Amino acid sequence: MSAQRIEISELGAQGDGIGAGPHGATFVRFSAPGDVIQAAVEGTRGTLLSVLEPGDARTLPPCPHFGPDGENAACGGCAVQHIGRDFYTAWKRDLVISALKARGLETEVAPLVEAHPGERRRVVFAARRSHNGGILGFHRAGTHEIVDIATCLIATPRIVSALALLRALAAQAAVSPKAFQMAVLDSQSGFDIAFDAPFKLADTDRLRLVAAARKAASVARIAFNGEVLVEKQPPQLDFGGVSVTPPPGSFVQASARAETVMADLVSAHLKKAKRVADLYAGCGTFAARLACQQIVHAVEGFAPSLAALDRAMRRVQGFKPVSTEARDLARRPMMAAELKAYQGLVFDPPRAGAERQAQEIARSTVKRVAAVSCNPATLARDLRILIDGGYRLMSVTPIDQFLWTPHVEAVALLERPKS
Ligand SMILES: C[S@@+](CC[C@H](N)C(=O)[O-])C[C@H]1O[C@@H](n2cnc3c(N)ncnc32)[C@H](O)[C@@H]1O
Repeated sequence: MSAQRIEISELGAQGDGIGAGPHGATFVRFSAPGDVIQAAVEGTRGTLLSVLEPGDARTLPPCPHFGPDGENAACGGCAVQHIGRDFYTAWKRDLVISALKARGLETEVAPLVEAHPGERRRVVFAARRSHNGGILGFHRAGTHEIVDIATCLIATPRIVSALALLRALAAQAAVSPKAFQMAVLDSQSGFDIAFDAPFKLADTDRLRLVAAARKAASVARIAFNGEVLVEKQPPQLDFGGVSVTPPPGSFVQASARAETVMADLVSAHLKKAKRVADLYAGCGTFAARLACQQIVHAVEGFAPSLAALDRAMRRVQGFKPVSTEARDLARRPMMAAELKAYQGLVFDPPRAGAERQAQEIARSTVKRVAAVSCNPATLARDLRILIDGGYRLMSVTPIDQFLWTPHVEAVALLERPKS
């Protein structure tokens, strides 16, 4: 390892600054474009030693846990708090533009819908036992070490003010030295906490955790490895007037505001369709809202999420029917012939995208399609398939749901021109 002076020229896709080092392009975490830095270099990776001259893109990170000098060492929850707002928003939007370009899609991309501190309602913490209780926080970047946090600027204020309680609950569950995950959803009726651990709870540990949860007024439900231990009241999320109780630990959009932006774009685009298919529907983020005006068929691989949607739709009045179908769309995509029944379609797959499903949509007669994605690379691949199948790309909107991370969502709207 050798100490090198490096001029940082750009910000990479994972949020590392990139500059020319002795072995070519060198990636240095916590460096910013325009910085001149001193870094300990090993191969193509550098560790920031000092910033000799700060670049224009650099700003003061607002969180005390961020960066190589952060309290309790560098928290890995955020990657780019040291990048100023203008540069940051341009970089995030550019992640989408570059992915589209790589597939030959030179389309106009809307300005980034920005995220704000305090918006993340679902946070997955890392936790483990410590000599005096529990440690709760995020992994230090690139390590298994968990940084114990006293605050968090991305989480909702309710989650932040409950950090001591959450740490105490984590300590009750930490019956093995092994690290585990604790997903916390700040639902409208209280915290929905799902432990995902590589160990089991003995009966006595379970009773202790249940007793601690019962005492905590802000806790709605606790589940351990999928088993519900306590449900004082059902956790609830509002999807456009439909109150849904998601299954423990299931997928929900991490920020309510980002979810509303995405759902509004989808609903406006599909509003003229009489029947809509919602593929990769989860608990019905889009389906429930669309059912205000349209007949919806929601298809999803995780059956408990669909059961949650079914239960929620049975409780409301004045909505159009929502049918549900549990189906593995990667193995058994909805075929073009099946899609004949629908004039509108939204698909929102996991990071791997929906290649086979996109091939079927490309052969279908569906008039309007909304593609929602958390991975610009697979979105671009799937859009290419749809465009080659005759669809016209009308707009792409990047949405920042994960502030200060390299993750970006996008909603692409397509139309099949009249032939
Ligand atoms: C990005 S989430 C979107 C969920 C929902 N649209 C929302 O906004 O909350 C992707 C969803 O796809 C589901 N999923 C993952 N793989 C699948 C597959 N092979 N077939 C069907 N659904 C799948 C997951 O369970 C998850 O609910």
